[in-house]
Amino acid sequence: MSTHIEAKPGEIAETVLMPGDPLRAKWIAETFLENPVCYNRVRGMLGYTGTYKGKKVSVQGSGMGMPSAMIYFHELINEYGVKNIIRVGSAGSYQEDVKLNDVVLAMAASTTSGMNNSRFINSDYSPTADFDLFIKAVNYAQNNNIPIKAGNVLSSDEFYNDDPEEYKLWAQYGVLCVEMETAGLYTIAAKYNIRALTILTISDSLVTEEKLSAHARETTFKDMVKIALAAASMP
Ligand SMILES: O=P(O)(O)O[C@H]1O[C@H](CO)[C@@H](O)[C@H]1O
Ligand SMILES: O=c1cc[nH]c(=O)[nH]1
Repeated sequence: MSTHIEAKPGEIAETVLMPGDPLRAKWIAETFLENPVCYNRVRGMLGYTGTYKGKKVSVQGSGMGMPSAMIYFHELINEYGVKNIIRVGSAGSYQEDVKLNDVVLAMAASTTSGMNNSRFINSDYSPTADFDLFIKAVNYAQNNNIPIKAGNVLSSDEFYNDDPEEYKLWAQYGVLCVEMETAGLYTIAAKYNIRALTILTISDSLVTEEKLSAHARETTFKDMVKIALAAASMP
């Protein structure tokens, strides 16, 4: 048992899918895993372990934003021996051709967070995806005709921004979409030498101002989950 997770040793798999939303974790476990068992209810941040095609896999909510998610990443890695984390999140599109429900693989994560400023003084660290997980995800998507986009994403500290035009600068430099955890995930994964990948589904568009319902964010991102489970279970 760690401070924020009540699982016993051995109850969490080496590979964990991580949505921010704990109810998306419940939906993923109950929809895609065989024999899912809930191992965490502390703070309502649900976590489950089951099997997928015979392989033990866990799904754990991380909460919203880096301060919350980093707690779960840290405890999973350091107290439960987790080796692969695949974030399965929602995101807001910054580009006209990145549309609602599109799947985006985060090759790298820019950030507005000061998280790394105290680690890399006067320098900028570039948090990047694990190449092996990334290739597995791309191969599965291509072999199963699931359209994907891949590139730089922004991990922001704010969901609501004072300036609705601010995204245009990031967009001009090719950033595909915004979410709130990946820069932290890729950084801590590098620090502890584990593998990490973020797969996102577009739930909002900063360009068109369209958005999906809360219910859709919880229970409809099937392509993203299939890609994540394929990457998780490939040898
Ligand atoms: O859908 P999740 O995984 O929570 O991800 C995105 O959604 C939340 C904001 O609504 C933030 O956590 C952001 O990163
Ligand atoms: O616009 C969005 C949508 C999801 N997550 C974000 O951080 N921003």
